[in-house]
Amino acid sequence: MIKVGIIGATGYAGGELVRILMGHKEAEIVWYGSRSYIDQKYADVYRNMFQIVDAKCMDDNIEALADQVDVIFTATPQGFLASVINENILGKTKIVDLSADFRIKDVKVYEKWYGIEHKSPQFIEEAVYGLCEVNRDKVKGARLIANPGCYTTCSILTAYPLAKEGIIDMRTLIVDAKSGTSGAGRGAKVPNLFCEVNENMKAYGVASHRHTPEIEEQLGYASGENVTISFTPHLVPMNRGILATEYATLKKDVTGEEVKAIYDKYYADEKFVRVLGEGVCPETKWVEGSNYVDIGFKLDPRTNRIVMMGAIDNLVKGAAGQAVQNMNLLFGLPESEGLELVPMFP
Ligand SMILES: NC(=O)C1=CN([C@@H]2O[C@H](COP(=O)(O)OP(=O)(O)OC[C@H]3O[C@@H](n4cnc5c(N)ncnc54)[C@H](OP(=O)(O)O)[C@@H]3O)[C@@H](O)[C@H]2O)C=CC1
Ligand SMILES: CC(=O)N[C@@H](CCC(=O)OP(=O)(O)O)C(=O)O
Repeated sequence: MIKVGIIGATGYAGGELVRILMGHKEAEIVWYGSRSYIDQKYADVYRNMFQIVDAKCMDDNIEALADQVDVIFTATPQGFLASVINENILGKTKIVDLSADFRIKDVKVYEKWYGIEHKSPQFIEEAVYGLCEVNRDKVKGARLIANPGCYTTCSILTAYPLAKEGIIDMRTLIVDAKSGTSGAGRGAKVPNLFCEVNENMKAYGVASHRHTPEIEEQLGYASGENVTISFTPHLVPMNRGILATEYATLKKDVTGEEVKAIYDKYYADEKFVRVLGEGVCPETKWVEGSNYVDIGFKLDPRTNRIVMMGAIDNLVKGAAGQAVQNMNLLFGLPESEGLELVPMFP
């Protein structure tokens, strides 16, 4: 059994990790880390875990945790892991970090977009960006995984094959994305109150959202070019789900069959990526509660553009599901262990 500790188990991403790991045959959670609920029963924080989890919440002492577990998930705010990580901890246990602390290779870019000083830049280089479908081999040998962001997982996987094959002009890429409110976490914030979100839709972080450089960096590796995108996130009145609609000018004349063949070249063998036919639009409902990414596209000859669309569950493929997928790779387990989650509907 893999012994697992979760720091931030009481947040939405941490709670989803607990839910998924309850169905994992090879993993056992031994530490439910919290900041606000220490010594309280975990099932009193999340009553869906009543009679399922008997443990009490622990603190966020990562040094003590590292002595007891094989892997630590940090589902904590930006800056937490960077402020506590050290060589001693990494010598004892693997870490899958759900925050952005080790996702961006250029520390100056991280500090500019996140507005905080990076406390452990010495570990950025070795951290592996845990987008499993792209970096599977690197993940297997890593000590520290930077689990990708939710908007970024969806946005990158949706455009990746076409960026890699040079089909789209990367200077023209626009990513328009919508997220359910769980993406903002469980902490009380006025913009996320029911009356602010219900029956409402709003853009935020326009031309300034912190996921912009993460998407640019990864699609830059794929295309071999410096990529600058327009990225606009929106908050929509749903609990879960991200839909990314992406627009780019085509560099070549291609047919729908050719585009589909390109997607299939990269994803036909990928269990968690479902490529829909041309003109079939993915919906967040069809992936809810699952680790799937659904991808569709439509050519628009009138504008010489392609519209690419991707849908994920932000808490699963966008966070906890992908984190477990990374854990499975780290420990040589079948990649889908614990992740055979059938989307729920309606
Ligand atoms: N929500 C989502 O869809 C996604 C989230 N993520 C990332 O996962 C991480 C957690 O996000 P999310 O679950 O949404 O956030 P939440 O606000 O729901 O949860 C935050 C968690 O971190 C703990 N925590 C808060 N402050 C500290 C601190 N200073 N030191 C230690 N622990 C602390 C909280 O403990 P307590 O509750 O006990 O106070 C809680 O368990 C973030 O980095 C986020 O960006 C990534 C992808 C998607
Ligand atoms: C709706 C909402 O507020 N979403 C969050 C992104 C989700 C998230 O937690 O970001 P990471 O994936 O980088 O960890 C935001 O816009 O900051």
